[in-house]
Amino acid sequence: MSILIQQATILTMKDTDSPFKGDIRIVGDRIVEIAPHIQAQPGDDIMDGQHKVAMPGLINAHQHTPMSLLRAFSDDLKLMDWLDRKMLPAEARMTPEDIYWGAQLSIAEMIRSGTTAYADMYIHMNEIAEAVTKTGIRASLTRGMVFVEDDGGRRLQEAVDLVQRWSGKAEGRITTMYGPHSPYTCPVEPLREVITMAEQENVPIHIHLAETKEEVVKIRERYGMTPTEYLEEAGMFEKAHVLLAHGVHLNRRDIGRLKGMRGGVAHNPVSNLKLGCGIAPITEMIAQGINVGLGTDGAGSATTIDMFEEIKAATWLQKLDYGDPTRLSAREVLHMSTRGSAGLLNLQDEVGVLEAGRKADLILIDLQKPHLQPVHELESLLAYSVNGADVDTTIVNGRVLMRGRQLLTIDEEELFRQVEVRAKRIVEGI
Ligand SMILES: CSC[C@H]1O[C@@H](n2cnc3c(O)ncnc32)[C@H](O)[C@@H]1O
Ligand SMILES: [Zn+2]
Repeated sequence: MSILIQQATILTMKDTDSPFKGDIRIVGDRIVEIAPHIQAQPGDDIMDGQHKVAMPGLINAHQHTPMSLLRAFSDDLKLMDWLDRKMLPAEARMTPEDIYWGAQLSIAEMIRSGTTAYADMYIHMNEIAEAVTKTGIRASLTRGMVFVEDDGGRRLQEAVDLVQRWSGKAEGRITTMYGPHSPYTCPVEPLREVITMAEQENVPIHIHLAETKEEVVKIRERYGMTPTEYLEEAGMFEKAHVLLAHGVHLNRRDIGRLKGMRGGVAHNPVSNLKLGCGIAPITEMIAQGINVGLGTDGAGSATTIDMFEEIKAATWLQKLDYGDPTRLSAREVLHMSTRGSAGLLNLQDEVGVLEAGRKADLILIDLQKPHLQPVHELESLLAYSVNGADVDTTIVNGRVLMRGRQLLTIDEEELFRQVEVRAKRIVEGI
């Protein structure tokens, strides 16, 4: 299997590269050559890249995919009301099959809008792994663990099972993490146990952190420290690669505690805006050398999971918050959504950059649209004007998942039929 993309405008996302016209050759699951002109070989699947941009696929660093079944079901509530009164009761009704179809719905939306890899934290992870296997996307999967109720042991066992059964599966597209849900749902004993497992098995951790002011107050009342100090005291940053979702309410000293950590922070601006959580100080984190990536959170809060919407929200919020339009430039926010997120998923050596030897995870964006002409600064156009519907082609691991906006691994008619019935049943009466 080989693909030759001809005469695209290529944005590699390497530090030193500017966009240039050229060809990309893919053999198997990897990019083998990028050059101004590459000779076609017999059997090449030729793709016309004229008037298109080729760039690394976007990486959604924080998701709860089956929550697409709860899209636009319950909005305009505070986070804890939304979670406790609406999401948790609905989730309690979800069957493993619901999870499978909900995950596929999110994955279809992600492939359509140019996301090639993502990080998921949810329940019934075997079904999500099956959906990932079938659809062809790349994913880091986490069994979310809440330890405030009974039976934390079962959750922990499911987390271990996920890691053992699925790491490296689906042609290597699936990786796994341990997922203690948040400081407010994980008392110190199970938290330390998970950190020890993560260290011993070299498995990363995915956790929510400091999403709301209420969380900060709760953790101070319980433990006399900030949520970030709580995780640091438990040894998390020193012992594991950690994907921290949100990081909205971090003070200067908290940011200092994250310096030198492996992993970093997944910024989810649309979810934070919609739930009224606040604006994460991501430009201060970046200035301190902390890796920051971009995510959407679940469609239950973000409503859409188009990463191009997140890109716009992320950069505009920093400019607004600091009254400074130089904050979080187009290039910086594109870096966050590709290389930054790749680092959070611990895939920094494999994806996030177009380069010979790397995995072939890339997208083609069609520029022949009124809102994408003329092309002065390509990176500005990508950050501020492109939206998910402009993505023409999505390739993951060298396999074409969408071409000319046709999904090739998902039967959307069947998907929509399944989703309609299941979503109605799940929310009835809640
Ligand atoms: C136990 S699996 C993950 C768990 O997280 C919930 N969730 C979704 N969005 C958020 C958010 O913004 N903050 C905290 N928790 C969230 C989801 O409903 C699942 O129950
Ligand atoms: Zn979340």
